Amino acid sequence: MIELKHVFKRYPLGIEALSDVSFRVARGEMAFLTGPSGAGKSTVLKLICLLERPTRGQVMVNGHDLARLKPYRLPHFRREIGVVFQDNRLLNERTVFDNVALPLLVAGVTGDEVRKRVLAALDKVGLRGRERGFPLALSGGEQQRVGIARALVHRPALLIADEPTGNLDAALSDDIIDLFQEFNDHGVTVLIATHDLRQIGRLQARVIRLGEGHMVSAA
Ligand SMILES: Nc1ncnc2c1ncn2[C@@H]1O[C@H](COP(=O)(O)OP(=O)(O)OP(=O)(O)O)[C@@H](O)[C@H]1O
Repeated sequence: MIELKHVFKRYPLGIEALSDVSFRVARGEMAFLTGPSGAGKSTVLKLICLLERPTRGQVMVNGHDLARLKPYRLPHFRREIGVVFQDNRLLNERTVFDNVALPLLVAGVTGDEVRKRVLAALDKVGLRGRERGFPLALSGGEQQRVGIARALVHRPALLIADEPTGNLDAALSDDIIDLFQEFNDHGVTVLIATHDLRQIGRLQARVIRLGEGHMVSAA
């Protein structure tokens, strides 16, 4: 669950990126966050995964009021969220297996459990059998799917994605968004920031619109 209440964000030396933004994404829901370039979409996602903090207002994620989250709870909180980036941020000198295993190793998971979970995650994104390959030997869509497997390998309740189809053609974009839909069908809460009106039109998911840092609608 995500809830923003009257959130303002002003970057140091910057403009007001968010101004009185409020919306809610219920547990188990899938929603798109959209708006023109500079509207504040990435800023909202950064607030949700605590890469930034609001200047004012309240951000609640998975039942935590982020302003009150104790520093020692932070690693645990981050493990409850899977994050997918537009540029997927894979380590090109590591195998697909190692890339997907990384969050588990950071979380202290070891041995057979790592192997089991990595292969299960690759299976879910249709890349079982590719674990020994390297990211640069994969297509853009496949690389993005490795990024999604890495985001899901620790079984987060919430998946957030920033322009996950930004670099992909229409068919690959459909595959990626369908994959998010599938995870949502299995109970994962999903929030996708995107410009891609085609994807927004294809699915029944709710649309939260921002314009220059303001709420336009959250119907
Ligand atoms: N670290 C930062 N420091 C200063 N200003 C920032 C920073 N990050 C974002 N901004 C500004 O905040 C505003 C919102 O940016 P943000 O990246 O959230 O928009 P966006 O809707 O995700 O845009 P895009 O679709 O182009 O990625 C912009 O005016 C941007 O220049």
